[in-house]
Amino acid sequence: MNVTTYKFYMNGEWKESSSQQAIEIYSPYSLDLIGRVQAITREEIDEAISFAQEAQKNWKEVSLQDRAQYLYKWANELMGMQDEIAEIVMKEVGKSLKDAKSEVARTADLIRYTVEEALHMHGESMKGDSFPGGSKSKVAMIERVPLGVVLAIPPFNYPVNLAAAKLAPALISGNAVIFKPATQGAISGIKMIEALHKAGLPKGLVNIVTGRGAVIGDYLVEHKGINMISFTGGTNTGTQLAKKAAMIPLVLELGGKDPGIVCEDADLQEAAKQIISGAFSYSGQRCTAIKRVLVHESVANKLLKILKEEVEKLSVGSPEEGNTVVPLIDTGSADFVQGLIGDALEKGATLVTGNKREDNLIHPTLLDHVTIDMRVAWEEPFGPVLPIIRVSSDEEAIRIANESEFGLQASIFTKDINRAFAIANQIEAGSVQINGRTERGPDHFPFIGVKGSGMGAQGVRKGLESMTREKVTVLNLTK
Ligand SMILES: NC(=O)c1ccc[n+]([C@@H]2O[C@H](COP(=O)([O-])OP(=O)(O)OC[C@H]3O[C@@H](n4cnc5c(N)ncnc54)[C@H](O)[C@@H]3O)[C@@H](O)[C@H]2O)c1
Repeated sequence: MNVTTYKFYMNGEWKESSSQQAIEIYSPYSLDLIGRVQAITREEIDEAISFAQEAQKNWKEVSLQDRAQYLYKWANELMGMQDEIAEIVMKEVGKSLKDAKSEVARTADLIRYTVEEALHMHGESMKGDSFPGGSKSKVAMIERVPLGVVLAIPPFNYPVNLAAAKLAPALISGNAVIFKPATQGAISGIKMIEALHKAGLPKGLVNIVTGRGAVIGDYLVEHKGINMISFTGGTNTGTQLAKKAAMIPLVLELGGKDPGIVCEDADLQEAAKQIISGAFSYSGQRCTAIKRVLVHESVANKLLKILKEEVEKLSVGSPEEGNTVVPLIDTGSADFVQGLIGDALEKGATLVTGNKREDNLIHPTLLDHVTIDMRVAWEEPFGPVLPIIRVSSDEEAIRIANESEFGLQASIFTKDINRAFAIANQIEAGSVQINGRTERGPDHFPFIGVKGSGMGAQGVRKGLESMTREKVTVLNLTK
């Protein structure tokens, strides 16, 4: 089979690295070599950042309407390449073709919405006399200005959408971008930049730097030419990054251990449906997957029965056949999930269904009677295993929910809206879903991780705000 070695993109051109080295990318499910990407050098990173700095000087002067046109073209080009990109996403990160296609469409929608939001954002003005001793003759004009060069680091699981969620707000608000895709996801990222190249974006504004995060990551993060970092990925990587970054704004969207809290008055059928799709779609490789269920013991058996039936209906196998539960991204991840299951079973959890493995494919696994001494009660599996923890009160559910190092989202299932709010008010998480699964979308809602789940916010408007700063110009009138 002919395997392509993809070039990296710098100053509007596709280039081979002077390192003469490439990183091999293997499909997580067929285990075939599907392509190679350049392992670029530190000198090339320096060059890419200088090109970005140079290009940004002109770009920030371009009118918002003109910037918008490039981004609209990008969204159109992406849709023109939808099938081609989706095919790569499927092969590279093992997502079903249907989900990969909808990721591309969702990305085009996100780019357009981001542009429209930016077009309708306005600054403000203030008069001095509202502060004691101030005067009407002082008028402050407050506008948002770009930060400079944004370093965009997305994770593997939504290689197109989570990259564009950084690139689009950065570009429309006048920044340049250094885009470091996840290694597994780099070809998808390159394809996405091909669409941007076709849209005619001025050269130098977006440069894609490929290489192992562990090798070039620190160099990028500590680079003096970077003015802001938008990172989505694991809590360990994000925490290390935050320690290394210089005094620049950071947005970190990290891991989660989202609980699904099921009260005894919940519609169990509906709750089970939401929990199953929340926990197992794309094999649980979603930051907002439901990663533990905290169920009132009086309805636990009933819920378990429905969950078991639903889990056993899930389709399992290759993403090429459109299955829901697919092989995990790599062997290390599958070993990790297997380790969490093994630890729970050793400590007395009950296996309801699952715990079968073929290479990177782990069958959907439901564990009952999970207790707080088990690793799976606290650690993020990023795989298809769902622990059920039985609780005796709302207070106990809240306590276990909050004892987690994470605080991304939580779901509460109950028919009593007052009770839902009483629980939601005490949950330490960025968002709480009442009677629905935990999820990132719709993309214009603010998306926030607290505690180990992150810092700062995404979501269309929040993304734009995070990539700009306020600048105040004060007019001192003489009359
Ligand atoms: N909260 C969110 O919005 C969100 C969304 C999706 C995924 N995630 C989280 O992402 C994780 C899974 O993704 P992953 O396995 O790609 O995460 P990861 O932390 O392994 O990698 C994320 C990115 O960081 C890069 N990287 C690695 N080392 C680096 C370093 N030293 N410096 C700079 N960059 C470095 C990687 O190449 C990749 O691009 C899960 O924990 C998941 O919860 C969070």
